[in-house]
Formats: sequence, structure tokens, C-alpha cells
Amino acid sequence: EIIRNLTRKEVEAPVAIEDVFDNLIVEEAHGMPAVIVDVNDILQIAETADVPTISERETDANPSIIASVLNEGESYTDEPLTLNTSSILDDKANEEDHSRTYDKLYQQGVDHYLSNDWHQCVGYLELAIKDYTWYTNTLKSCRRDCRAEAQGATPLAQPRSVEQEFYETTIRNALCLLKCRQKHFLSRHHHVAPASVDREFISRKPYDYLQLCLFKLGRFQDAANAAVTVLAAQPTHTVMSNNLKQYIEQYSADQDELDNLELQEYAVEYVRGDQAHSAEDYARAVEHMEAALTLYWRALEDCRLMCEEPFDQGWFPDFVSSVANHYTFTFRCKRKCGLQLSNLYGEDIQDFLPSILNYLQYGYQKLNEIPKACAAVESYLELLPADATMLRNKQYYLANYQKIDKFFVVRKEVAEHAARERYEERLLNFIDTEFVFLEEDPSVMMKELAIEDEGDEDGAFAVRDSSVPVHEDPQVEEPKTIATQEPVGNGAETDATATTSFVAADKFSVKESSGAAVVDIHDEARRSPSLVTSSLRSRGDAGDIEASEGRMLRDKQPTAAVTLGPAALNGSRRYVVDGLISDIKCKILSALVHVAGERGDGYHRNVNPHTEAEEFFGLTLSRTGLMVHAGLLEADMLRLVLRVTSVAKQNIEQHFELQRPLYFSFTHLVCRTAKPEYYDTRPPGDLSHVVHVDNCILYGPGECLQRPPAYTFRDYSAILYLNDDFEGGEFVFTDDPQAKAVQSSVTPKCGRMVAFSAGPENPHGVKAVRRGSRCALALWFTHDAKHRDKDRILAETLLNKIKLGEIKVK
Ligand SMILES: O=C(O)CCC(=O)C(=O)O
Ligand SMILES: [Fe+2]
Repeated sequence: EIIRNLTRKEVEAPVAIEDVFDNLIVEEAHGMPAVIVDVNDILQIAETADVPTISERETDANPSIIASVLNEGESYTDEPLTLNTSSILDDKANEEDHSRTYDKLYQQGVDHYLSNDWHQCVGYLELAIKDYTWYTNTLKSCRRDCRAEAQGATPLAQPRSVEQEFYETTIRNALCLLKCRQKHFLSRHHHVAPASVDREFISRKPYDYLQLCLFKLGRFQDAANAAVTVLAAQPTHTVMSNNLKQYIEQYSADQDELDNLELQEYAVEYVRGDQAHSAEDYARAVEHMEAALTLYWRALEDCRLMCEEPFDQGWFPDFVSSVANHYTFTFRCKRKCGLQLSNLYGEDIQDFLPSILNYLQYGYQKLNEIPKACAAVESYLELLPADATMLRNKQYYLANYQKIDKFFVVRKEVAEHAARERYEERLLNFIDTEFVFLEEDPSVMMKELAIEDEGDEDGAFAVRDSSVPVHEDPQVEEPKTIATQEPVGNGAETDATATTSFVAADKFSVKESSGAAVVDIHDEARRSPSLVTSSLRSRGDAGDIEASEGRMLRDKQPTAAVTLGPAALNGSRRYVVDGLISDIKCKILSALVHVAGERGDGYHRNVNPHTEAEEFFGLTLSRTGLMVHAGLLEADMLRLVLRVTSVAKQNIEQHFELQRPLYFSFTHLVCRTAKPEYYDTRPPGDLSHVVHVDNCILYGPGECLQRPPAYTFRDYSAILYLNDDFEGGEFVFTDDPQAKAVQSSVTPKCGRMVAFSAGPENPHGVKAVRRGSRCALALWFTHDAKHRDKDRILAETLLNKIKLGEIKVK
């Protein structure tokens, strides 16, 4: 929003904006990049930066935003574009042989989009979409057929126990699936598209690119339809809504011709049935609605089958836990199908399935087919038993027709569906309530069952949460779902009588020495001046803090233990570890920020990066290194910081069992201190740090832009807390922009670290720090060696040179 507004107002030549973003060299700083964009900076950078080649550019540019920018300022040219169609034409062959997979085709489409080759962009995206449809349809029929085949197979022996039957069927099913994949997918049967690409297809991102490329080709109606298709999957995509509006209002797209290109068959029938109903053509209305219903059952099963996907458990559970956990993952996904299918044009049709039955009862009554009308009424009531209107309808039928009691029978599929719904509501309720108790005990592995699946946080579909009961049966207890529970935190309430930071002037002496201030940090009790430095120096082994740790510090190194896992935190790629560093290190590090840091360091010198109500005092590695180099800070301070960050990194690598090297990408120490003048004026839900994602720009529910100025290369994030003597400041995982509903919250304290993957699966924020000073070491990591922290390399080099005597510091 900010970017767009700025761009609209200030930039003369909107066409340059895309390049501006791509050329923007973003100096990495704190975790929330969205607000650092100042239009003058951008323009300046754009003028001076080298233009990268296509391959270096962010391939995951966001097309929709650019579209709206372009629409605004750029006048569309009607001139025919000279097109090179040959390479697309070559790929037409792919439609039959499917040797090129949709993920690769999609990538090519995006590449063409990035190189402004709109024709090729459209060609490849259309191929990609076709291939994806073919692939998913084939997969669905494999899963459907194999299930049936396995169930119908002759048992290996009889009698079988229920367990034997289940596993034999599962094994047969697996074998069949293997063969089916081989048979249909041929050479690509081993190919698995990246999960991120699948998610993009589910959220219809390819149509997002497509609408822009179509627009650039002057195909406004097609562009509008592509936009409608995106909106059906992402109803809250405001940029797309604006685009659609512009296509209609300024670019002659016909509103009456708008079409969701991915509208499923049942939905087509439903729409026709509705039209016939409006035209009072009840014969056709019931015909279409019957077809809609039949196709709906199929679509529902297909949707559920598509939930039977691989699942990264994030840990290594035993057999039973593993099965239960994976089942729960698919089960939660399946529970969302009903709502997904009720979204035809970007809005949920309330009680979609009952509404079909309502059309049917009305139509059959008009056609004087009363028995069928009665069955529709009874079926409707099976789904919504308390519906007053339908209960009145039933009374009406009973009063006006003779001997029709016997026709009030629930249609078979509806009865089966309703029974399954009731059962699944109970099971979900069971999982969500029972496993909560176990979360107290981190050794109980089964707590993992309460994991919410990732798709939820992705928000690929604007599916409401599971607290919306699909079935409103008054006899069935209102299900208590995860969304209605109190967020599970670590239980530790922050002390209400918070004191200000422990850092007081008398605990530090800033010595004047040959004109320069030498910062020397003392032990809080002053028993051991220059605690860290002196002991190390005397050993002549200043480089190895770890080895000397036990002796160097009086307090024992605590044992680190994971205290909150995916279940407690409500997300699979997150955890909290306690006892990562000792109390004294916490104190030294927070003291270091107060003494050596400055306002806005680590935030591009932005003194108000998040809120004016707090002071952001930061210390980056580069500043620490500079101060050491200038003789303003003891080198051991820098060593300590580096050492602690290494401990954090190791813990993350081990916990997530990372197979690839992980590199530091950015590190800073930061204290957020409540400003007294804001003590009484901050509203209750105020935040210290807005809800955000660390490696993309979160700009709508489930919409995260993987492009600069976000630090898209960040793969993991961690915040190691240093103190707890403040009020507020809870870290929260949440996808609610206001952070009112949270998935979980973490109360900071010394040695506690929250670590998580840096993507959209982990939106998070920080509640207002209301009193005192909250200090933390924030760390970001990357798998991409290109984005290794250069400041860190400098700092290490500096320490090495000091050690070798090449650089002399005081
Ligand atoms: O300080 C915290 O707890 C979180 C900070 C954060 O999310 C960030 O800087 O990206
Ligand atoms: Fe963050």
C-alpha cells in the first residue's frame, strides 16, 4: 500500500517502477522491510544501480501490484506488438506429451513476464495452467481409482482383523498409486514440483501474472477474467479488485461477460440452475441443481483426495504418532473442502450445500413433484435442523398434502455426508481439546497432533477457520476448535511491577582514555571487573570463549531445552528453546546495547522503525566491529556476540535437522524501551512491531510479496531474549494484522529463543512494550551463500588480525 501510494503520487514515469524495484539494492537491516521504502531513495538508487540481467532479478516479482501501477500511469499502446511465437508453438506439443512440467512452464512464463515479453508470457502461463489441470486431474483419478481398487481387492487371507484389513488395503492402495503414477506420468513420475509452486497454483498466482500479460497485449476481457479467477481464490486481494475495476471502467472489459476460468462443473450447473430458477423455469432449475448436487459430491471427494499430500512432520515421530500426525494433517485439510467449494466467484455462498436442496424443494414443489420436494426438505433439515424457514416449509407440506409423512426421508448421499460431518466435527474437537493438556509436558510427543497445517497460514484460500461449524446440529455440542481457544503461550506472565532496565549508570564505567571513551563492562556486582576480558586475556587464548566459558563465568551454563514445539506454538516450523545462554551473558549483552548501541542502529538509522512510543536502541556487528577497531570497545565484547550467535545457529541447525549449510545473514542487538510520555496513551492492542513475515512483504491475508525490499533470501529467523524485567512485549505468532487473535505467544526472558522459518508460514509481531526495556539478539539466516553477512566476515577478520597482532587495539 505504502509503496503503491508513494509511487502513484511521486513518480513521473511509472513504467520505470518495475526496474526500480528490481534494481533496488537493499541494505539488510531489521526484520520488517516494508516501511523502509522512501521514494527518493528508490529513485536515487534506481539512477545509480547497475541493471541486473534477467537471471539475477527477483523471479518472484509481484505482478498484480505492478499492474495497478502501470494501469495508473502508463497509457496503453494499441500498436501491434511484434511477436516471436515460434518457441511457444514448439511447446504446443507439450499439451499431448506433458514432458514439460507445469512448474517449469510457469517459471518460463514468469521469466517472459520479467523480460516484458507479454506474448510468450501468456503462451507459457496458459501451457502451465493446462498442464497443472491435467496433472491434478490425473492424480485425482489415480487416488480415486486406487482407493476403490484396493478396497475391492480379494483379501490375502480371511478372516482379517480390522487392523489387518486397514493396512492391507493401504498397502494395496500405495502400490496402485505407484503404478498409476508411472503409467500416466511416464518420465516425470518422479518429478515433484516445489511445494511453493503448488501453493501458488492453488492460490491462482499464475492467473495473476496472466492478467497483467494479457492486459499488456490489449486483451482486456481475458485480463478481466483472469483477475476474476484470482479473486475467486483470494477474495481479499484488493489490488486485484482494483485491477478488475479498472479493466471494466477504463479498458472496456464487459462486466456481464466476466468469467471465473477455473469454475468447476458443479458450480457451472449451480449457476445455470440459479438462472433457470430466476427465470421461473423450474424444470430446468431442478435439472441443473440435481446435476450440481451430483457433481458437488464428486468435487468434494476430489478436494478431499487432494489433501492426501506429503507432510513434513518436522520431527521424527514413532510409528503411531507419525500415522496419527499425518492423518491429522490431511484431515484438517479435508475439513476445509466444504468452505472452499462454496466459493464460486470470490465470496462464500453461505450454506452452499443446503441452498442446492432449497432450490430443489422449491422447484419440485412448483413442478408438483411433492415426494421429491419432501425429500429435499428433509435433507436440508438434516444439514440445518434448526432452520426456522425450512421447518415452516415442512409444516406447510404436511398441512397441505395428504399422506406425505413417508416422503420426508433424507437423501442417501446427504445422510452419509451429514454423518461424516458430525463425526469429523467430534474428532476435530477431540484433537483440539485433548492435546492441549499435553502441551504442558514437552516430552509428550503426541502433542504434535494439534499442529495446524501450513496451508492455513498461507491463506491460499480465503477459507474461514474451522470454528465455523458446517453443521449446526443443536444436539451436537458446539465444537470447540483451535480458533476459540485461548492462545497457548508459555504461561509465564510478565511481572506486573516491571522495573526499568537493570542498566544503571553506576554499573558501567566509561573511561576516558587518551581522548577516546573506552567502554568497559563490569560485572553487576563489581566483584570481577572486566570480567569477560581479563580472564580471557590471562589465558592468552582470547579467541575461544566457549572453551573458557565454565571458568570465565561464575554462573553455570544452563542446559538448553526445547520448551515449546509446533503444537504449543501452533505451527510446524517454529520452536522455543530455553536456557540457551546464561544470565550473565544476557546482562552483558543488554548492557552492551545500552552502552555501545545507538538509536536506530540495525534499522538503517531509522529511529522510529516501528512505533514512536518506544525507543529502538540497536547495535549491529558492523558498529561493534568499528568500535573495537577504533579502540572504543574491548574485542572480547565482539567475540562474545559472535560466540552467542553461533550457539543460536547451531541450535537451529540441529533442531530443524538442516541438511544444507546455513549462513548468518544479519544479526543485531536491539532494546525496545517504552517512552514514559506514551505510558498512558497507547491503546490496548497496540504493537511494538507490526505483524509481518521476515522474508516477504505481507500485504494482505496470505499475500506475501517475495520481492525486494523484503529480504527474500532469509530462510530462518531467531530472536534470543535477554531479559524479562519489562511490561508487555510478548512475541506473537499471528496472521491477524491487529494481532488480536494469536496462534501463540512467547514471553521473553533471558536465554529463551524463539526460532522459526522465515516464510509466510510464520507471520509474527510484538506486542507493545509498555514499561521498561526489552532487549534481544535478533538473528536471520540464509541457505544462500551469496547473502552471507558481510559485516560478520569483517568482524571475524578483524578479530583474527587482532589475534595475529596485525592490528593493535587497546
Ligand atoms: O523482537 C522480537 O521478538 C521480534 C522481532 C522481529 O520479528 C523482527 O525484528 O523481525
Ligand atoms: Fe520478524
